[in-house]
Amino acid sequence: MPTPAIKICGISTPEALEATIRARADYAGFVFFARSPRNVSPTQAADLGARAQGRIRRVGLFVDADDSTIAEAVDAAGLDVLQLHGRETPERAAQLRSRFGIPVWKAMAIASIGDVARAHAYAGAADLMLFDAKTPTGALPGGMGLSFDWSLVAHWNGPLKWGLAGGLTAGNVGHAIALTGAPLVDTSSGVESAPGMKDLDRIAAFCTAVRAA
Ligand SMILES: O=C(O)c1ccccc1N[C@@H]1O[C@H](COP(=O)(O)O)[C@@H](O)[C@H]1O
Repeated sequence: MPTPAIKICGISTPEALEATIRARADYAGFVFFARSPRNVSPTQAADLGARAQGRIRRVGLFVDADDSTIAEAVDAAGLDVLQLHGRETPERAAQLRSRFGIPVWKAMAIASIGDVARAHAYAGAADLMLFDAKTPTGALPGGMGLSFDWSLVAHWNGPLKWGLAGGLTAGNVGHAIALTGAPLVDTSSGVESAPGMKDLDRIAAFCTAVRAA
């Protein structure tokens, strides 16, 4: 099985970005969501985006954002991918892909097999489905370090590319990959010492664990 692609999300400092590039991750994620402890301003995004250009692909994470918020972030950070982590419909995903001309990843909150089935509606509208844990009502819709029952998406054979997120750490990602065959893994809390505080050693350890899986 090929090594899964790696995304480290919630990058908000140059130090964390450099550690992510050094660890040979494939994607660096920047969060554009005011309620998140990892939220970056357009100014921060511009700085991080310029440092990342040509070295790692830049993913912008949005939660039910309007077009002007996304346009400002795309321009500031030079985003390569849009990650939609709210209640965006297939129509909204397709509209954003057409407007911005870059791949769109849709996160799907999973608690049951019925949630996994909802992913099929995004075929042709999104480029990748990111399965993440469903979080409690009122909590952030992701970035909580919560896992779900990985057997629900094991060797998913759906109509679009996919990735696995939710509570992944250096300690559990090998098992997650072995069980699911995920072609992409994504982590945020699992490489932090506290919410929003990236731990450079944990970033390196996570990437090493993925390659050892
Ligand atoms: O990271 C955040 O603050 C965040 C806020 C709102 C939606 C999603 C968010 N993070 C994404 O959630 C998944 C899982 O994160 P974790 O590893 O469990 O912390 C991942 O894609 C994050 O980028």
